[in-house]
Amino acid sequence: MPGNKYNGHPSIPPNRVERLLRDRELRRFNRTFNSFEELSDGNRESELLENDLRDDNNWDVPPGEELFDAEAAVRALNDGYERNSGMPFKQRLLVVANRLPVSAVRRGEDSWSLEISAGGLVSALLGVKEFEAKWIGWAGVNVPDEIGQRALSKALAEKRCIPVFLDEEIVHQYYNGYCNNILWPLFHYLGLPQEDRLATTRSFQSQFDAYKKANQMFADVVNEHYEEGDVVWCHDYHLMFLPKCLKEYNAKMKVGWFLHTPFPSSEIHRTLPSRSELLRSVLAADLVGFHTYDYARHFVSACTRILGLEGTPEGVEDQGKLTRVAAFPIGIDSERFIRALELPKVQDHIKELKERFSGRKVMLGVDRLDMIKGIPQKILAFEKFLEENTSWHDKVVLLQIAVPTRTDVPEYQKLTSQVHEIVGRINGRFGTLTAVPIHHLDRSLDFHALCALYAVTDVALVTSLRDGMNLVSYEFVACQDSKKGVLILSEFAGAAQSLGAGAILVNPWNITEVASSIGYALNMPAEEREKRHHHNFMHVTTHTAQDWAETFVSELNDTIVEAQLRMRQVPPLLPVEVAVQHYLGSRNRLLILGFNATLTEPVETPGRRGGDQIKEMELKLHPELKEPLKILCNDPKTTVVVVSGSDRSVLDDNFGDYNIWLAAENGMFLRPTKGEWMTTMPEHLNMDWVDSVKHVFEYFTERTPRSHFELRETSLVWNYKYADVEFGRLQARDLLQHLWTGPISNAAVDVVQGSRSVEVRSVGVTKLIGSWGRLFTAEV
Ligand SMILES: O=P(O)(O)OC[C@H]1O[C@H](O[C@H]2O[C@H](CO)[C@@H](O)[C@H](O)[C@H]2O)[C@H](O)[C@@H](O)[C@@H]1O
Ligand SMILES: O=c1ccn([C@@H]2O[C@H](COP(=O)(O)OP(=O)(O)O)[C@@H](O)[C@H]2O)c(=O)[nH]1
Repeated sequence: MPGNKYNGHPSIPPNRVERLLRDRELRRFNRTFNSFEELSDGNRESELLENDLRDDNNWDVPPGEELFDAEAAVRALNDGYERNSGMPFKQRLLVVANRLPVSAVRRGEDSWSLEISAGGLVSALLGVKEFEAKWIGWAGVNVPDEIGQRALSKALAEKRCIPVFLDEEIVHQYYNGYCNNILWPLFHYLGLPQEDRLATTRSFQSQFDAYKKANQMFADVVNEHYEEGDVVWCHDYHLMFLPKCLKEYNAKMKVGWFLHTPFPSSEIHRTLPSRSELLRSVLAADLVGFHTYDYARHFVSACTRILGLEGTPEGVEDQGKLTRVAAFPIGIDSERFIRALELPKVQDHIKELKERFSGRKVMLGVDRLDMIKGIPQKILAFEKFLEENTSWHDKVVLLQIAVPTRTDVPEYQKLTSQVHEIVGRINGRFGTLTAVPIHHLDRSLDFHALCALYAVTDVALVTSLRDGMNLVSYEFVACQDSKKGVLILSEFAGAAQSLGAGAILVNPWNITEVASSIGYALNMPAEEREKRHHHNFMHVTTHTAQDWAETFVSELNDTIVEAQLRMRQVPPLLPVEVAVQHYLGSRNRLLILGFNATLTEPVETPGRRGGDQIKEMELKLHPELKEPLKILCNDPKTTVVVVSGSDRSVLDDNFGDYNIWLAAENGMFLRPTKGEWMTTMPEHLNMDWVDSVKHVFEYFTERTPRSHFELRETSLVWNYKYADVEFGRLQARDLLQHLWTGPISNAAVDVVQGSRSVEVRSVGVTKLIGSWGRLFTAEV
């Protein structure tokens, strides 16, 4: 049937933006189709419409460009939009997160009740409706017995949830320990635990082992439920090991990973003992997503600086395999909040709250009781505001909802007492017999109560010290269309990137600034409030959780397509058996071998800071290759040539004793077996430029730690492969500018920019191997 790409000639738009645009169109159509279907089952019109749409979107493949495994690529692109009949359907999505959207409470041996879990991740994913999603995760409870496990699995299945059963010890080591005591503070710039450092260091390895074990347990459940074509979307810092486990089991699985917290600067990530293992495991995913561009940039930078891999605008490349890295800012289901405000139940709440706080402005904080949320800082800033503005004492109230979280972790227990202590002190100081300035609640609220609270608030106060996104700020904006209150927002929350224009941005560490922002917000004229609110409201209602999930999954599907397209460009691996057969069957053989990185000893992680630069710079023939190379060179039917950019002395040192042809400086010099060096260098090669280029190279070498330059007979090479990659690139750009505008502006030279080097050589000194061809042929 028309439009069914499985049957016809596959056609894929060649570039990503075109493909994603098409994808977007299809998605829109899919939505329209679904709403049609809801109205009238099996509507013929929609089928026709679908065909029209697809016909309009026919990208032609240029002649001769038949795609490598194009069918598979098209299948990947169309996954999620076609049934075999060509009808759109919902793509199966396996969402894997530490926490299920519901927490289980045991009521009897085989009976369970389920309660919705709090937290941004749950809120965001509940807003996702376009996919046939199943959620795999931990139910937040220990279920040691089989009867209980079976009953809970059944109860959860009705909510399309699949449990991973973790025992108490694993939860303690993996969740309380490695996730919440190590990774969480580290990713939020609070560093590795400071107190009792030795004890932490000792338990670190066992916690990391438990972390890996728990991730494997998640993987086992995914593998059990996975069906071909499913998208597996792994979430958060709890599951950094999961992409690797999944890909090892099935390399074809479409795996995405998204981090809900910040990803810190590579300098912070470097302190983590398991830094490399974690990065490599995440890189096994096809697509890696973050809330903001900054977090994505930090991740790529950690991969380049710590692992020595290549960072590109697309992501991270490791030996031809690209892991795409991009920013996908999350949103909320804004309609759900807006609709809730109309409910009589919520209206009643609103009325009650208005009466309760009449005559006072309401300030609101809603946070999990977590050190990253900056609750003490917020309360201290409020205290300072009261101190400095006595006229506001009985005219403003701060409602702080502090949802208990991770209560088994000692740091969180300490925070609870600290906050209680400060609140008590301030209420004692500024309270009266009938009113206190701070209402602090150590519990969560249900959705409707929360909406009412958002709606009556005059100023919302978000003072996170770091926060992946912070959905509370979005939810507040969504509920404020009649009141148009003010949002004071920490510049360290991801949300500051999207709501920064309408909010008052503050540095939560600067108590004075936060206190004066409170005053500014409370006194803000209506016109300014409206303008600011409008800006944020537009953003919150147009960047929803649904869009976030669809964009991520669509990019993940596309990443697979792109990988298929890229495969066309990679030359196929040498079929070793065929090569050996031909080799054995031939009488005259010419073998041309590279030297550096072909015959040299491998160095662990080249380019990495702290890598073994000395060893790598030495350029020594790999000891294990010496014997086989000798045998090859002594075979009368075989001529072996080593071609290198290095100069003659390096090749002499390594191959002096072999019956071998050597080509130094990329063929400028040639030495036949046991013969003397010859050259094709023109007699009057103009080398006047060398000194001035050398000066420039010296200048940049001095200013670029771990860079060096080599002076060869016909060229000069500045090499920064051991330097900081990003700095090296910047320096190279600057260096080229200096060269072009100065010493080489009129010289007869070629400048060759390598991936981590700059070479200047006389014109005509290029790969000279061709000119030696006849000599080799004569030998053979
Ligand atoms: O499951 P818990 O240990 O109780 O913690 C709750 C969740 O906290 C974190 O939420 C983050 O995700 C939000 C949505 O992307 C984001 O807005 C917020 O800034 C983050 O802190 C955590 O990342 C989740 O995994 C937890 O479930
Ligand atoms: O009593 C409460 C307070 C908050 N939340 C929800 O918890 C989430 C908090 O998400 P946020 O991104 O602000 O921070 P996180 O807690 O995930 O770090 C929001 O969706 C709130 O609606 C909740 O369900 N009950």
